[in-house]
Amino acid sequence: MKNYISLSDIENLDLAIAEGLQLKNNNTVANVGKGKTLGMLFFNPSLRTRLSTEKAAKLLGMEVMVMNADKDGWALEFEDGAIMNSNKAEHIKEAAAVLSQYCDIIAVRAFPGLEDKAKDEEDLVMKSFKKYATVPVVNLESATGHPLQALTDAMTITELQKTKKPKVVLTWAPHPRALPQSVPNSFVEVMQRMDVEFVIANPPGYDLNPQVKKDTKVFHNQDEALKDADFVYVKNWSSYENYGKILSEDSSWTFSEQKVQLTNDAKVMHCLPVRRNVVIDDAVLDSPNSVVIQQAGNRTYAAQVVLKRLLENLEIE
Ligand SMILES: NCCC[C@H](NC(=O)CCC(=O)O)C(=O)O
Ligand SMILES: NC(=O)OP(=O)(O)O
Repeated sequence: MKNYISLSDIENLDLAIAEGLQLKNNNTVANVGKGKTLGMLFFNPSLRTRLSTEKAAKLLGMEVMVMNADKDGWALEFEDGAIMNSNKAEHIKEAAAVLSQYCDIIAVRAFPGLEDKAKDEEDLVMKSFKKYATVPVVNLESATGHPLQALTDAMTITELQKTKKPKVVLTWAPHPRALPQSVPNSFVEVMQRMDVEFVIANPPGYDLNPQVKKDTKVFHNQDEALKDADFVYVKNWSSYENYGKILSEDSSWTFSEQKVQLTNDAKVMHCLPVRRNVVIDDAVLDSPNSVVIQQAGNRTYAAQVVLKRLLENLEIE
């Protein structure tokens, strides 16, 4: 693997899932990262991604440097040919080239602005790092995807599934802020590659990018979609059609105990952080149906799989 920008960078998903679960269960500490440095740049807040990726890197023997790029770094210019006479002090061309001398792998988190659809879809920050860095780049959640989360989610479903082909529902839930489509996009991508019965539930106006959704069935009636579900992934996202807008805060979509009753005693997933009693009720999050803590625990092993593959590829070169 040369970069981990999107889920499509993993060719054999089953193998990656199996490797992640093996790392978890065997507690194997490889030394493939000895003498290598991971640099992580955060343009947005993080708890899990930051700490689980740091832990994964250290388990592989790597050194880790972390920077809150939005607060501590120079404001970066990403536009080619920009006349930099305003507030941006440094161009990505220099920043990425310089970082590539300090780091063997660069990992970046950069959320979408949710104002300009075309601009967000370009995924300019991630693409620019990939273009100008001379070392592998890892996506820690970008404008369009969160592939480390998706690999984690696939691992979590695999380790918990009781049937060969479980039913998985991705359901929208209300939220007071406009959130990215990155997490649902990557979850849809990974479910489309797994042997599961997968459907999406969201209110009208919240259908995801048709290029991501493809032929996945979408229900505008949540209760109908939840029938017989073995896994329910709850997540808010802002509208794609009416880009970045909040069209509904309908609390009848909040994931409640009554909603669990409609399922096949489903395991309830969320990438976290979760707004209690807005997105998912306390009664669900504090019940045995919730697997959100186990899911977050798996982030370390998903990151380990990805970093290990990038390091092994560096060794071959
Ligand atoms: N990395 C996991 C989720 C990150 C982000 N959530 C948030 O920004 C929630 C913040 C809040 O609840 O105010 C998202 O949905 O993409
Ligand atoms: N799930 C996730 O990416 O969490 P953080 O935003 O805390 O990293």
